[in-house]
Amino acid sequence: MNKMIVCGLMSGTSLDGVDVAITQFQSKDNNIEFENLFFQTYSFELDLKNRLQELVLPTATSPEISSMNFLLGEVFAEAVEQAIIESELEKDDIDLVSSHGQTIFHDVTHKQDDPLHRSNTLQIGDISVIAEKTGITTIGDFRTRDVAVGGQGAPLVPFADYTLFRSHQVGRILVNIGGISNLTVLPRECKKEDVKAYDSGPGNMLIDAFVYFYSNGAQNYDNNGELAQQGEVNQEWLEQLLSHPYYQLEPPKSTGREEFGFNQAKALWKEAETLGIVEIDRIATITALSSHTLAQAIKQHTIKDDIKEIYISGGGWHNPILIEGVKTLLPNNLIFKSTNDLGIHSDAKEAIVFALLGYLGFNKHSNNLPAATGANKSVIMGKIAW
Ligand SMILES: Nc1ncnc2c1ncn2[C@@H]1O[C@H](COP(=O)(O)OP(=O)(O)OP(=O)(O)O)[C@@H](O)[C@H]1O
Ligand SMILES: CC(=O)N[C@H]1[C@@H]2OC[C@@H](O2)[C@@H](O)[C@@H]1O[C@H](C)C(=O)O
Repeated sequence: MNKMIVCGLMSGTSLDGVDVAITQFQSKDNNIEFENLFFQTYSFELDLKNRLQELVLPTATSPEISSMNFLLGEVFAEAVEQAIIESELEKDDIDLVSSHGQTIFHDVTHKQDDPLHRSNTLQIGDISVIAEKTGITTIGDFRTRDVAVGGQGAPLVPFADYTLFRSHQVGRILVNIGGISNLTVLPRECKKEDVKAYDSGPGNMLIDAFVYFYSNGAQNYDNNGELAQQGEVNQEWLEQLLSHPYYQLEPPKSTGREEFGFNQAKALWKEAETLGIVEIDRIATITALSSHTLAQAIKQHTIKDDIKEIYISGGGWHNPILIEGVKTLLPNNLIFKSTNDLGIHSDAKEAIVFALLGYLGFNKHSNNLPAATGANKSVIMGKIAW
């Protein structure tokens, strides 16, 4: 594969904006080398964010979603243009834009009682619009191809984790704490089929919503865990929360806004009120839920897969209460760091990953990981707008 500079775009479940990474890839002796040249997050305007919050609810209408598909294409194109200016690169330097898109709906369950239902996933932010506005060939809409071969269409990051970070010396787990937390287990000297990867449960999504309720809409997240720190964890309610059936499911499994989104947060906030739990303790407890479910998932693998190193990425790395909560629940001989120590900035990781998936897809290399998604074969994910 030729050397390419790819502009990766990631807009995750937090609906906070779009991450842009400009990364150079080169493949040498079956290894892929990368150098990240630029990274920036471009926040969505509040009006847009609010509209997106409505569009991820089942009440959204097709005219609204269809229109947003085009508007988001424009927003993503502007982010690319801005990133090129700020990076001091030239447009001609960028060989490809690779966009994840905004997930609006994801339902990979089989509904036996409805013969007209299909597993489905929808990411919007039209790639034709991005290609047209930027003048750069654009690849996107990765998840659908994996779903088309019986996969869950998620998580896709484990393929990149396997490609870039598997080690001959040690077993590693890579964790991303975004809206949802997910982990990739890479046993020492693992082969593709040995990788295990799945969503452990809520990352920041429930915390963000609780902070929103607590502050009457003034705050969207718990900056540096300051609110959680002031509260006390209600152990009884935590135990109750931990009995949610999702945590007992065997992997591969994936989840999202449908199970741990704003509506669930609202119901939980009310439940805590009924139980007489003061507001600040609710934030501490919901933060502990994210820590416990992630630690529980990691602990399933430390001995079985001989794991020695844990690397964290995603916005959750900035919440020390959440992070310390995980750390204290794990054996203390584990190395526990951010992905910065692997040469990939913890905030930039997913955008770099989607740049990589685009690089591979564009060059006709398979880029899904059946062991992670449950797909029945390897495929080349991504559609291209020239
Ligand atoms: N300084 C901070 N203190 C506490 N939390 C933070 C801080 N910065 C970011 N976060 C958390 O990180 C979240 C954003 O994380 P990230 O951008 O990794 O998520 P995402 O990519 O949208 O989600 P996903 O990976 O699930 O699709 C914010 O909503 C917030 O909860
Ligand atoms: C359908 C969808 O957008 N899933 C996301 C979501 O956000 C986190 C988690 O749930 C993960 O499964 C996935 O994203 C990451 C980037 C992935 O595919 O690896």
